[in-house]
Amino acid sequence: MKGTDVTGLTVELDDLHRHYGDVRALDGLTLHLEPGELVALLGPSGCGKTTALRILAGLDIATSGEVRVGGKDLTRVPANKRDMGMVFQAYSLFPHLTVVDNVAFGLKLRGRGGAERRRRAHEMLELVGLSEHASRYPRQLSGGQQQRVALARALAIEPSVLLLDEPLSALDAKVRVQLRDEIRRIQLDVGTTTLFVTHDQEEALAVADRVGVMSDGRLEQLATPAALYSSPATPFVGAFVGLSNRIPASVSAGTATVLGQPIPVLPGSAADTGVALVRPEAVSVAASESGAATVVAVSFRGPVSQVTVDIEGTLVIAQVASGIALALEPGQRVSVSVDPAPVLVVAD
Ligand SMILES: Nc1ncnc2c1ncn2[C@@H]1O[C@H](COP(=O)(O)OP(=O)(O)OP(=O)(O)O)[C@@H](O)[C@H]1O
Repeated sequence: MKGTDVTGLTVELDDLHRHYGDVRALDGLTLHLEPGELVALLGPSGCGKTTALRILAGLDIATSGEVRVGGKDLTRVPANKRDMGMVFQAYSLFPHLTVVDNVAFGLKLRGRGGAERRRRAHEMLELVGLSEHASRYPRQLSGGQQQRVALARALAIEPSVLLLDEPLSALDAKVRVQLRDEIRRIQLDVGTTTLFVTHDQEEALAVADRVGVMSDGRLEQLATPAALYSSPATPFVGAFVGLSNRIPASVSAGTATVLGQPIPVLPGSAADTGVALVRPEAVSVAASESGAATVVAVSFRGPVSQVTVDIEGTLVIAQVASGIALALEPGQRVSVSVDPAPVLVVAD
């Protein structure tokens, strides 16, 4: 079922600053979302993600900078005139209203008639798979179901933008993954431009068209999950997204020498020596009497396992097929090689 006929609008945050006394919560944040796009804003605690979302929502006002949606300047437009749907971490449903009345609430505020409200609310409940729970109260639902109601309520008003602030944080791991995938399915279905704030990288990479990584109130990189992972633009992104080994490297003419192997470097790399950020899955190990490395530990992780090796004092983690990993033992000599995919080399 198609939830609405909304065609997504562009969202533009331009050079946003937000100062709280000496704290620069936002320090020149520029972020543009394409129509219908889901962008996840990812970053460590305190980097300014929530501040950015609140300013887009109109719940906070930027010290300077501009907010535009569909090309229209909303910088000074109050929150209740911005037409945005929001879902927060805490289930913010009205406890004394049934599920269907919760979903219809925003439509009532907008003066829609009873029949239209009911039709639309039931449509939204169908979209999130909760039709059969329409007459329950929030306390009679699980946490995951309550967040689905919150999502249905946010979408019922056909918002121009959907804002999700850590909507899955309060849920247990399994429900998180289910609801994450469901949010994405529904977002693709309704086509609403969406900003999804999270501190969970796996969540951001799994759900978004593009991920914006923030640090200290600024955007470090905005890229597709695959590009972010394979081509981090800054040392911060390289270290923050995914697990990376730090292997000493020397750089010359765009090529790094890592464990004796030539590997192309990504733009933004250090010019001479530093450490290469190498993904565990780019490292291979093979049993070899004459190998330069020693196995330190083997850790079973399902179909692929982790092997930690010591190469002349540097500990390196390799992610390898469990069939290979489980044949290795601590103390065993191994040879190590690195996949020649480009790496970022950062200052040590
Ligand atoms: N109302 C406020 N008054 C003073 N400082 C604030 C206020 N709101 C946010 N800050 C500060 O601004 C910075 C950014 O906060 P923000 O909540 O946007 O970060 P965040 O990335 O969402 O973090 P988290 O993941 O922990 O929620 C932090 O240093 C925070 O302490």
